[in-house]
Amino acid sequence: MRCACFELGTCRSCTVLDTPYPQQLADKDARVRSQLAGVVPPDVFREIVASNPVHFRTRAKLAVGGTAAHPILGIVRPDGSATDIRLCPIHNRHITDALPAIARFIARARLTPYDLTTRRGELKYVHVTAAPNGELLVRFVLRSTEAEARIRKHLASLLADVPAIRVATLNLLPVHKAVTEGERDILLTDEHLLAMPLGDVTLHLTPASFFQTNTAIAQALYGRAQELLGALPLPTPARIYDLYCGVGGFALHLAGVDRHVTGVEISEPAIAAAQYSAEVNGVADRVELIAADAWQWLATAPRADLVVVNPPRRGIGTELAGWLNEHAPAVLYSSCNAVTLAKDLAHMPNLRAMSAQVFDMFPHTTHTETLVALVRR
Ligand SMILES: C[S@@+](CC[C@H](N)C(=O)[O-])C[C@H]1O[C@@H](n2cnc3c(N)ncnc32)[C@H](O)[C@@H]1O
Repeated sequence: MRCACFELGTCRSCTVLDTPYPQQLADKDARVRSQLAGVVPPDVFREIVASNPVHFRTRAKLAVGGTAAHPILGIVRPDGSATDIRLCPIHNRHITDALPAIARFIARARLTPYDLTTRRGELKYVHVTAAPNGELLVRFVLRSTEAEARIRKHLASLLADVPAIRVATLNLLPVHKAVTEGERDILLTDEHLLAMPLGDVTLHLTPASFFQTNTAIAQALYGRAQELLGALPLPTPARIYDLYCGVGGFALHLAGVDRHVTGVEISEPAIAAAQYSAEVNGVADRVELIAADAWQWLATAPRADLVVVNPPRRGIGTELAGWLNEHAPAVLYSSCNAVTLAKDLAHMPNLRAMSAQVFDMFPHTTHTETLVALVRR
């Protein structure tokens, strides 16, 4: 894949872009196998799942530089210099198509980009998330509500320019900090959820909820988890826990007539979105969703037949790994960090990996997603 910003050295986010994609896949697969050596036998690995190497990225988080009249959308460095990545070839095409209209809206509403050096200005980031059907969720991350009236005044023109926008928010980030969003979103549209149709299951995103950055690969991951159900020693009916469930990706794909799933997630809005999806998908009687810390909830929960864990990069930690080692008949562990995955699996000696597979959620980088299925020895 050719990228002008990479060739000019103005964007290096795709750290291994100069390695041909087939070689990237081979390198990734080999690295994960070596990171998991000792906890996952080499013969249980399946072939790595490749991504489309272009247009795969579901969510763009663009820093805003330049001026209100001529905004730069992309990368802003501490000295204030900026690179526009509007034509970034990894963004979903619906995102790329919407960015010129979003830039015009910034000019029309006079949203002055935040200046990192003088700490003046308002607009810090624009986040755009695309659903597979092209519908969009847009967040304007601003320092304060100073521009709210102007945003509301001109919003109709943005929605007319980009009718695919379903949800728009003003996210407040008052502090000068190296984060890309604040805690509060002020809703600008009637809709507050973006529907994400993934084959037979439709998930819903809130402005702040986590979602995998590569929707096609997320769908492949949930599909593989469904397939693995057939290979696991599950009773009928089966009780499944989906810990760190986010907006319910695994939970909704694994629920079935004889499979009751409890999803546990720390974010209340994500749980509310998952609950809504359970109702829309007609599985609310088979899915229970709980906003809680995964470990605190699990410590007092009854036994389950299968536990799915999909934690943040830090992994599940020794207590939860110890609980799974003692009590879980089967585990599906989906991890975006093979280092913490290896550590956690080392605390689960009573469980044996029967299948492992790397999913290329993050092409052109060294990041990986790995799904491991474990059963009792
Ligand atoms: C890698 S994401 C997985 C989301 C989901 N399984 C999916 O497929 O999209 C990790 C999730 O863990 C949640 N989380 C972080 N700490 C948590 C905790 N202590 N207990 C429960 N959930 C937590 C995050 O809010 C995030 O939604």
